[in-house]
Amino acid sequence: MSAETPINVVGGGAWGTALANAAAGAGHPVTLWLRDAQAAAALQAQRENPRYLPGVPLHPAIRATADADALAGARATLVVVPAQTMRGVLETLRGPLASAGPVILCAKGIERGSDSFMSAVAEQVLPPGVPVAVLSGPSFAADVARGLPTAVTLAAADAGLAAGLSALLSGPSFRLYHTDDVRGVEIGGAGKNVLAIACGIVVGRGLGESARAALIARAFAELMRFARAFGGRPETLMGLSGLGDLVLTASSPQSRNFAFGQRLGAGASPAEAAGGKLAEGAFTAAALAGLAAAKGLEMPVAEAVAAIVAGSASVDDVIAGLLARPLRGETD
Ligand SMILES: NC(=O)C1=CN([C@@H]2O[C@H](COP(=O)(O)OP(=O)(O)OC[C@H]3O[C@@H](n4cnc5c(N)ncnc54)[C@H](O)[C@@H]3O)[C@@H](O)[C@H]2O)C=CC1
Ligand SMILES: O=C(CO)COP(=O)(O)O
Repeated sequence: MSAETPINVVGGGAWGTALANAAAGAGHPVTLWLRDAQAAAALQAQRENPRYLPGVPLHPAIRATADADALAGARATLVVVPAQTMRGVLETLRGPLASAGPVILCAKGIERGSDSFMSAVAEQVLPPGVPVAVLSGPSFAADVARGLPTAVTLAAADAGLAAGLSALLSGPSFRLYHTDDVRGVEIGGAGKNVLAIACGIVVGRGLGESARAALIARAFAELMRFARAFGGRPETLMGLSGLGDLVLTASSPQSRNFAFGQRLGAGASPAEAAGGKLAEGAFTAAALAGLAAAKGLEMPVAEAVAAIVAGSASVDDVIAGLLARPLRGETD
């Protein structure tokens, strides 16, 4: 396969555009696929994505298109759409993705209804034999798109594939570490969004920085319990895609999940708090809490977020409930 063989990016939102810039910066021609032909033509002509990444020039090596056939024959395909749309997008593109290299899933979430992780969705939908990988870690699209230093994790069941894809996509300031712990990486990415909403609520309610730090630590303990029960390795959760991303997302109003929580904490309803922006944790909260409950795992923070988002509990009731929980050993 020649250096001229493109990398595909499916999805022209903030993260898709940023990853297209990163892949182009790593020296590859990039085909950036959008579902909407007008949006693809505008991006191709304007060389900027003003809705999702204003002020960031599109790398000259990126070609934006809505032609699904243009995806065939690529070296690898990054799929960068919201988790709840992943199944539909993969179904639509199933034909060209049969010959578009390994499929790298970049969404952070669990599918509602089926309670499936993204790799399980992909394995159900993609043609047999298409390798699946997952990319996740602490990385704001705006930082990556501007070429600021960022490190993320790429996971594939085949360790050689994970190492190869990491080398392929790493660039001067975008570093990919690799692992074969796909489930561990998926749990970190999906779970941190839910827990970051909780941290936003605490800050939005004016409970202070000490409360936020306590919540990050207790939320991380929940995530570790979940990972142990669902086949993720603790050391993966301690890394970039777990603790690294939880700390980033729970500390910055730049995070849509944190900002969503902050608005909930300040008194907005879930619909008002979303404000038209994607907060993946709002969709994943119920699935995360439901999966945990089915195994008898305690995840009080995730349950609290699920209840607030569903409108079945108020912020104040949830906070009172969390503070009234029985004291226990810290590592029990
Ligand atoms: N923005 C960020 O900094 C990061 C985002 N992510 C993850 O990447 C995923 C995507 O997030 P963003 O790009 O930020 O969201 P976004 O809201 O900026 O963009 C979503 C894009 O997906 C497209 N889309 C929605 N439904 C679609 C469908 N059915 N078919 C085709 N395209 C569809 C939208 O048109 C839009 O272009 C999420 O799971 C998010 O958690 C991960 C790391 C960083
Ligand atoms: O995943 C992200 C950073 O790693 C982006 O976070 P938000 O989706 O909360 O903006």
